[in-house]
Amino acid sequence: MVELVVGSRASQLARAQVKEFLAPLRARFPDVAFRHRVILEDGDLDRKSDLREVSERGGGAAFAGRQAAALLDREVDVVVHSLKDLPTADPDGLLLLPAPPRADVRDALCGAALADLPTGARVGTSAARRIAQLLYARPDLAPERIRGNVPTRLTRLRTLDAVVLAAAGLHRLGRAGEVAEYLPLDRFPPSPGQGALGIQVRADDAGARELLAGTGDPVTDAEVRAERAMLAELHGGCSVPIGAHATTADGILTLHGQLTTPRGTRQIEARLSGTSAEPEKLGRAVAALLLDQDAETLLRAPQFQPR
Ligand SMILES: NCc1[nH]cc(CCC(=O)O)c1CC(=O)O
Repeated sequence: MVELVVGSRASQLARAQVKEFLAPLRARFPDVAFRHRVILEDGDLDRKSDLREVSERGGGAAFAGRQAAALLDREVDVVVHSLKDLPTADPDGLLLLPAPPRADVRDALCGAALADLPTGARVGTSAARRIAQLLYARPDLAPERIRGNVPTRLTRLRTLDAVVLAAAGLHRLGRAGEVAEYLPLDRFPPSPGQGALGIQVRADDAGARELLAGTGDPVTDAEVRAERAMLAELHGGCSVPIGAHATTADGILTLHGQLTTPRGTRQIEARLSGTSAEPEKLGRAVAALLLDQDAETLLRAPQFQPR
């Protein structure tokens, strides 16, 4: 009997993503034994969260490094990540399969809608992009750093006026009912790759690649490749306030890129369409339009430290 061991982090969201990825595969390959193995990351073990903070600034190694090692050591055959948490460059010997169909790409405000938040309202989020976008829209707001997994962040609504979370995570955890407002994509483009799974395998594992060949969605894949190519071109890690959202209509890919200073004082945007056959080219072209608007200066702006 063929066996495929699927790795992921331990969170409820990671488990839900594995289920979502495996459901069609289990139906299609009843003779394959799909097993799930949890791989704890350094960031998961660290309860005081100092490491978590470092890793969020440094591009995610502390959240994906153990998964990569487990793949290379053949403890698992495939890892299911949140694509947006992965650096744009693949580790040596590993590659991403074409992305499966993605979930809702939007950010969601829980607790209250933006227009209903009182002056000076405290809004929880740790993402630099979300803080910058919120302050650009509402300079009066008081962003507060929140950490932990999605359910933990939602508990902060007891003391905060609102929290921002990815709609995809809320939906996957059955918490869509907590959403007060889906933030509009034209003003709040998400993190590159948001809502998509990152399916990582060993580059030389022909068996796994063959078994998983049908799991990608060409539309999602072209969109996230354009978004991530833009991010790579701007040398942005997850600590930089960069939003990117690609959509597809009639085989034409349109990419909206946005860059905001950390305190939300300035914002630049670019939008271009191109063939979905060359998503990276589109991503680089949108990055070039942002760089023409002095993106470099915005990228060098000092970090904002929320409370
Ligand atoms: N960085 C944490 C993270 N990574 C992926 C998701 C949700 C799923 C997704 O955006 O694809 C989240 C939580 C959030 O941003 O609210």
